[in-house]
Amino acid sequence: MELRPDEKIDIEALLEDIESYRPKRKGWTWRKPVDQLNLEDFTYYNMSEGLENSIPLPAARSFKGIDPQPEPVITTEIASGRFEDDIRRMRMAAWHGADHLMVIRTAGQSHFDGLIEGTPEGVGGIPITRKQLRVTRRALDLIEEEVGRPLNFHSYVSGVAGPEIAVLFAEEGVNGAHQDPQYNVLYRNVNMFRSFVDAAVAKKVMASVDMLQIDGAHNANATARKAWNVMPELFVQHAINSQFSMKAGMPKELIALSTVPPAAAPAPDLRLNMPYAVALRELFDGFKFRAQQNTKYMESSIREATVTHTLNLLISALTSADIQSTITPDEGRNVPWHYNNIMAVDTAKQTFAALDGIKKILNLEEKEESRLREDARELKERAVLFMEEILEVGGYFEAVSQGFFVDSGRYPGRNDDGIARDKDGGVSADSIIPRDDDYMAPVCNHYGYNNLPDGVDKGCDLIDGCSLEHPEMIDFIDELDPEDNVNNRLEETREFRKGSKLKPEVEWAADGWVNITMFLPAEETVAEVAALEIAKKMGLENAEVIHREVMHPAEGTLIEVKGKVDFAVDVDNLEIPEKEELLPDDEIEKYVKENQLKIVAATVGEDEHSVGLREIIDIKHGGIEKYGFKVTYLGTSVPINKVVDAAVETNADVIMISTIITHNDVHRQNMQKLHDLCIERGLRDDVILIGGGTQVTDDIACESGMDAGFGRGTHGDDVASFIVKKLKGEIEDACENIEE
Ligand SMILES: Cc1ncc(COP(=O)(O)O)c(/C=N\CC[C@H](N)C(=O)O)c1O
Repeated sequence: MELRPDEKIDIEALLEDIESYRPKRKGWTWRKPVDQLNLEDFTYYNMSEGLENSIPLPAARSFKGIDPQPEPVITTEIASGRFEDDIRRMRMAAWHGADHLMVIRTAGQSHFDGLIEGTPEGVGGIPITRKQLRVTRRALDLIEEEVGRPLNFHSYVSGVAGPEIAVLFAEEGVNGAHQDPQYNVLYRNVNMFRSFVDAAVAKKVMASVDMLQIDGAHNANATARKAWNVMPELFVQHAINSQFSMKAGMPKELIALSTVPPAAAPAPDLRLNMPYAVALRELFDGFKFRAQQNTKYMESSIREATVTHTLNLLISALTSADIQSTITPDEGRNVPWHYNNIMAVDTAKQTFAALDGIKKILNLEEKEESRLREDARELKERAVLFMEEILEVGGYFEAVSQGFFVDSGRYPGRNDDGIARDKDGGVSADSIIPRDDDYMAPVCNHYGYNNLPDGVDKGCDLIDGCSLEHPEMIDFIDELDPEDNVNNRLEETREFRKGSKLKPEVEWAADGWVNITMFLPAEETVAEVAALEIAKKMGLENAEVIHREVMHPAEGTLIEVKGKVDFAVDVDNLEIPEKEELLPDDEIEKYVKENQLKIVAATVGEDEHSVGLREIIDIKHGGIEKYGFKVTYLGTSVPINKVVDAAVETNADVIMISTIITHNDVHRQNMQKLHDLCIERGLRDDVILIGGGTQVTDDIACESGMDAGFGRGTHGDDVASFIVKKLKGEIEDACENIEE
């Protein structure tokens, strides 16, 4: 099976014969850095190898479409609850530059003391099951071929089924996972002894297939009342999980510390966080760093979340990040919608490109006496004191039971509001059974006591290899629930996925959700109610305000409302315009030179914008001069009659006017005036009239008497190809199909 960029991924095909699918490889892949990358006019210093297929940033249009790929692995987190829709989102994210696809688990899976089978729909995340992992990894095999870069698939091993999930991930080729026993203890109230015993077993299995591990320290930052006070503790949490992981057999280079800023604006984020970020990387030299913005400060403002994300990326660029997680900007208002995943991936790619080589111009090797150095040192000192006190009271478990962790005090200060856990309490308390003397498990990579016969160092040698070497030993269980399974869901959405029906969606195929933004000149509560009424009148169902922002207490409020449409459009009933095929450059050039074509060009009216028209004309931007057109450029704010005079004097074949300002439809008026004046002066039939501008479309230009219009995103070759086709009579009159 191979993906084609012009075809949707076929979920049914991915499901075929899934029981015999085997992962292509196991373990984590890093990007391939490129020392000095030359792309068109620029040199980059912190980039990695490019992609075969990708979608560059919108502004790449001005830079010949370059799409530099930053060195750090870029993560997108997905939580749709339906793996068949997660897959489509992953493909979009991969094209935009994500190479780490992390799926959030269905609510509460941390407390499932066993594996889930089949493909039930999840709540706030996906039920992690063998079938879901297998189909997703199979899809990622195809998507990585399509984009030309390996993709890391990731989820979580934490929770009471940690060891089972670790083995499942190892068998199914999952490439990365969160595993941190402290997470179980502090945030899922799993018994602390069970958590650490399970973690040792899970980590050893993860290490055996080179799975990358992310720890859970960021959760303290998202939980603590005053996260900027828990920075010393974070060092301690990282140290506990990192050392424990190494003791369980994990190599340093696959242990990623999850580092998240403790604050965000309006707090002085970077001044608080830079010392911590610098100190962390000094203390844990040799480990990997997974940077992420703090989800705690995500409100419903997409703008605000994006700026916070950008500032987090600035810290990554100024210090270092091996993996850069991208929190979707809508994390604060709904379970992330797929296009917001893509926005977040673009934010990371954009910011890293903009900051490329920043360390070459900003020397962060701060002077000894700098504030940054002092603060960094103080944080380390507080962390060491914290660690010493843990030892003093009798070790980690005792410290947890005394509520040492996630206390909002600035250590050694304490507010006694930490998360305390009873040693003998929590989920799965008293569930550890010591291994008997004759305990023997015939499996490889098993942590701890295993009474293997002399001379046997690998348990599974006794049975000629276990499921990690012989996947055919795996008992693949397909669907268990006759109702809640992917086949039923695919049936419901078939006409939208494979038929001609089209419906808006935000996370699931044909979910029907749309989002409308409106400004209402009313105070907040009135605006909210009015917005819902407007949505209702527009026929939106389940309308809900998902964002409101006061512009002024009395003058007005910005409201975003999501709502469902209960209809679909049928693509077969739509008039889809043919995509204009451009003539080959040499054909254009030959015709232009043979006919010595002349053009008069100007930005007209009271308009001083010249860049767009210059881009269409100048050779430097790939403009039409490169084809040999003789262009008389009249400049900006040129009156229409002057343009026509020049066309007459030069016996021009084409007049091109640029008209950017659209206030009171002045762009339409300018084009209409040009048309009318050419008729008046008797040259309308001998000259091609072209209107251009950011808001000019072909339709608008035609309605205003032009022969064609070129708006945002068009280039010199579009214009040159049109002119030659028109003169060759290969275009039936472009404007004929515009009803008058
Ligand atoms: C160490 C660890 N294990 C499991 C889970 C989640 O697992 P359940 O929700 O099933 O308990 C988390 C939570 N954070 C991960 C998302 C975050 N946005 C991230 O990128 O880190 C975790 O930190």
